[in-house]
Amino acid sequence: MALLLHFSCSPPSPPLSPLPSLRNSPSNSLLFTVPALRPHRFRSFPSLSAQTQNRHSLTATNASLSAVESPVTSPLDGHDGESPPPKLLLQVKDLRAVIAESKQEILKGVNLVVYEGEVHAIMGKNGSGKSTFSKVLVGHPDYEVTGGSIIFKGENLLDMEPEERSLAGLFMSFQSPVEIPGVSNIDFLNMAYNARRRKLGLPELGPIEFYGYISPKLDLVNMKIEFLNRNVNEGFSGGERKRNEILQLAVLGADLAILDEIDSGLDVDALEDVAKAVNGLLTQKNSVLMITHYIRLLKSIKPTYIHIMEDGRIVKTGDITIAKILEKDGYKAISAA
Ligand SMILES: Nc1ncnc2c1ncn2[C@@H]1O[C@H](COP(=O)(O)OP(=O)(O)OP(=O)(O)O)[C@@H](O)[C@H]1O
Repeated sequence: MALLLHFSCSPPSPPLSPLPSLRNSPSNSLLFTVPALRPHRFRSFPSLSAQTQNRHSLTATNASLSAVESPVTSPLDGHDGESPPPKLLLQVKDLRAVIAESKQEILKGVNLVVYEGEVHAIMGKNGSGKSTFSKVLVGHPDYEVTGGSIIFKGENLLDMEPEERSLAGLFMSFQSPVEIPGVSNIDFLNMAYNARRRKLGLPELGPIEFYGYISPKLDLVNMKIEFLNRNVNEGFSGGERKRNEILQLAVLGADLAILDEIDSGLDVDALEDVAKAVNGLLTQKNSVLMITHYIRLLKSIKPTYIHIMEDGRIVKTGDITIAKILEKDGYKAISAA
């Protein structure tokens, strides 16, 4: 479950320190999730080949683009018939969005279906609209939705404020995680976690209890304990910021984690740590939507589907083969395929 904190208008309650405005944040807001407070059921993903063998036929999802093909994902895809079939988590239909200020259209009819337990990767040339899509999902104020629909867990996401989307289970790790000068990581996470607990009518965790809760999660992302006392992302290296994002995800949990270029700026070891942490958080009940330019991440966090975004639309969907073609021959090969 998730929460959007508007620091400029929602000061934390004592004893947490007052929050100054965010640095590097276009909206003075930071989205993150609060845990669903239920035990995670760890799972391993079925092999990609097994999943792809079971795919339903490809169906055009945008009548105006004859080349556009996207699989109609089914809750029975790859299903063993014994456990209950996965539920539909996110359904995006013909989503259109403009930049709020200029009214320039960026998303021109995005279609996407995500079931519980799936990992979706979105790739695409710079400027194709990947980050915009993820920000529109979480209700970023820089964008206005001008058409289409987003259903998340059976509810109309577009009717929800960013905070509500967050509480409904969306987490977003931004491409450039923001700094929060003057606020320690542990206070920040404690506050976010408690906000969720308050919402659920649960007692808040005090600093000592919260420390006990968060400590094991540091191991998951291979972060030193000192990072808890440092101000959020202040002076963090690019890789440390990315690890910190995943720490937030580990602490707060999510039904759908949107990870925007979580691999950028990571060294080989850090990439493995982050991928391992994300894999460790995946269950049959939650899903990941990740944006990446590189196959190396997809080798570690194995996607159920890879989508290619072009000029504000998903124009192709497939398996890891797409990323391999891309790596070898670039986007021209994908467009022609
Ligand atoms: N707030 C904004 N103001 C002005 N232009 C914007 C804004 N948001 C997005 N754009 C423009 O919309 C287009 C899509 O941007 P977006 O960040 O979604 O692309 P992307 O596919 O994520 O690119 P990259 O791979 O480089 O991260 C770009 O041309 C970008 O300049």
